[in-house]
Amino acid sequence: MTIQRKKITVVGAGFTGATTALMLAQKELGDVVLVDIPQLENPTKGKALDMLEASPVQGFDSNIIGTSNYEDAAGSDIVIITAGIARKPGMSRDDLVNTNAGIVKSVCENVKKYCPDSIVIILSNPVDAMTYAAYKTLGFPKNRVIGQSGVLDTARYCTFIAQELNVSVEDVRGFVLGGHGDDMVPLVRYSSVGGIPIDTLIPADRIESIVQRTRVGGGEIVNLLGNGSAYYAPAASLVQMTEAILKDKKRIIPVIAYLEGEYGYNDLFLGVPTILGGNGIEKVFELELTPEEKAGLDKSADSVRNVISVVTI
Ligand SMILES: NC(=O)C1=CN([C@@H]2O[C@H](COP(=O)(O)OP(=O)(O)OC[C@H]3O[C@@H](n4cnc5c(N)ncnc54)[C@H](O)[C@@H]3O)[C@@H](O)[C@H]2O)C=CC1
Ligand SMILES: O=C([O-])CC(=O)C(=O)O
Repeated sequence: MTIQRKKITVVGAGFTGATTALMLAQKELGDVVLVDIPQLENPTKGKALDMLEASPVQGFDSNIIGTSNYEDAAGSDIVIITAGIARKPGMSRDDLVNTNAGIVKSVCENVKKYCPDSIVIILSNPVDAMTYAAYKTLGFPKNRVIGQSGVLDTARYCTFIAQELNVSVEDVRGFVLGGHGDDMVPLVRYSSVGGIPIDTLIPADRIESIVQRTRVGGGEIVNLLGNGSAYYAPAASLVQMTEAILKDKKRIIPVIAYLEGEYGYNDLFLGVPTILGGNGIEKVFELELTPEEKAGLDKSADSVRNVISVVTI
């Protein structure tokens, strides 16, 4: 019997892609192929080699290569798509739609050709619509096309709750539903610290400000950075999703999933709680929502539909 290492391709070797590649290798989740455009082939090779040269110091045995040739990605188990432009202060994620739809579709043509059995995770923004574009281009089953937003949005929400209470982030639980935009829906009713509901620990006005800060959490980083968007927490989120799949952990994680009737939505990608395991999205949980929560989710779904409507498939 030959045991083979897993192969993970990261498309886009910019801030999020390069950070993800390094974190994946540090966790020895598999060998990593970092892909960018031909004009950036040498810098991409350089980043990969630089990361590899950290391996003796940090003691990891994952290989990392940089390339612009999709043949190097052939047979990947997981493909993570971070290719595209990032927003700058004053822009919304939706302003990226036209440029990034073209990029994501062209990347997916290659993924379909060279990695037909892969599970694909999309990060490029506006991510709900880009996941939809990827799904339509790839033609893969819905369990193998997954967008990243909920892990990151939930991580921000949990960070702010832990800061508010001055407790360990490890004991904070919660999640965020809906699209990856300013009308996402952090679910206070399903949030707890060490099993204690947060609305018994934090005054309502403070919870409301945590919810609002979460909704615009991406923009807060964009404004601070000045010339790009977040990448450490987004990369950590992609790594958690990849680990859940490659180790078949069956974690309950909010991700952007294709909905066919769940929550009353059809032919739409939206952030919902799922089981993430070896087959990708193995189940979508349909939670009971209050009328107010459902109205928030409907608003978020409408925003995603509006963005999808401008994408030509
Ligand atoms: N869904 C989420 O939670 C998050 C999404 N993002 C999104 O991720 C995307 C990437 O962000 P960054 O890495 O910060 O941007 P970046 O500009 O640092 O890197 C993007 C990379 O994509 C490459 N690229 C462009 N076209 C390509 C193609 N056709 N094939 C291969 N590579 C290509 C660029 O050359 C560049 O190296 C942005 O759209 C950003 O908005 C970022 C953070 C969180
Ligand atoms: O805000 C952005 O443009 C990048 C992103 O999606 C995030 O950090 O949540």
